[in-house]
Amino acid sequence: MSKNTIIIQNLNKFYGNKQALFDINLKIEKGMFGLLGRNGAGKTTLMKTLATLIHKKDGEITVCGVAIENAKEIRKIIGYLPQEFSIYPSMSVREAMDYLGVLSGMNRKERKKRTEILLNQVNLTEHVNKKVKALSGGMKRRLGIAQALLHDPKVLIVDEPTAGLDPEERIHFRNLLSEVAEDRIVILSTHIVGDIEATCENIAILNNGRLLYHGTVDALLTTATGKVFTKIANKSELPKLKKEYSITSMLTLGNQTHIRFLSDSPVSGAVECEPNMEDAYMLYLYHNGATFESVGGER
Ligand SMILES: Nc1ncnc2c1ncn2[C@@H]1O[C@H](COP(=O)(O)OP(=O)(O)OP(=O)(O)O)[C@@H](O)[C@H]1O
Repeated sequence: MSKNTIIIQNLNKFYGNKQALFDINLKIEKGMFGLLGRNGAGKTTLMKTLATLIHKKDGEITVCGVAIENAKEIRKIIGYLPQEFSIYPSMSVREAMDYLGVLSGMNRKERKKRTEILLNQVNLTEHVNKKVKALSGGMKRRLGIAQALLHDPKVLIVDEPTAGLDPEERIHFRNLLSEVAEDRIVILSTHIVGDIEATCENIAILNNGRLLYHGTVDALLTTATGKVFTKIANKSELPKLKKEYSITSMLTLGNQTHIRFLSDSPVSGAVECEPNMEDAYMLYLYHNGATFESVGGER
């Protein structure tokens, strides 16, 4: 089992005196795994620790049966696409892939074959001769995936890949990740709830370095059942409603505002509705001590 699993036990990480991760325990299996949390929650720290780019203070991590201390072996197993991805802007797509293959110690035949397969998979075949700097944001991210998969890793880690992409490119990109996850572990870190909802069955939520939730998206949605309501409010009612409830969306039409909000108990004049992932995420944060004003969650 552990051959296809990442196991994290009692992981703590400090930057100087600042503790960034507190006693994290996680088990991650094949498929898409979503890591969700606000800015500063500790997502990048966790991913960089898995990619052996930074070192933990204590705890145990094994990636597909290999202890994290064995960085050389771990790097063969893991492909990593960092938040700020940029490579060789003046090279063409083909040259950049080939060069990275050289750095990974691949022979010429292997490099050619893998580059062809991967550029086809990420839909960049017709752009092989384009300079990296001339690619759109979405194409650059797709090239990022291709380079991270060059050595055919069992695990792909992707840190906030869809920030700044237009909706069409975002959807293409997350579909690509789902395809890649058919035969490996893909960890997707983001604070964009919609990307997780569309692609992941299992997730973890981090907040201030602590693991708040680890389980399925469905189970998280269940925790919000009976706690999400909609109401059409007059302008005069709004200040009171905003004060009393956590509002997750607002749409103003003329004098009336359609609001969606969270409440632990039924509210007179409001209609209960089915929770979405954003509601459930906000409710979970809220019940675990986070505070937020009115409309929350980034899209
Ligand atoms: N090199 C560093 N030195 C000191 N503190 C750091 C360093 N890197 C991160 N931190 C702190 O550790 C905490 C976790 O940061 P991290 O970047 O892991 O969060 P994140 O969830 O990835 O956030 P974001 O969504 O903004 O990228 C934050 O409080 C951050 O300020």
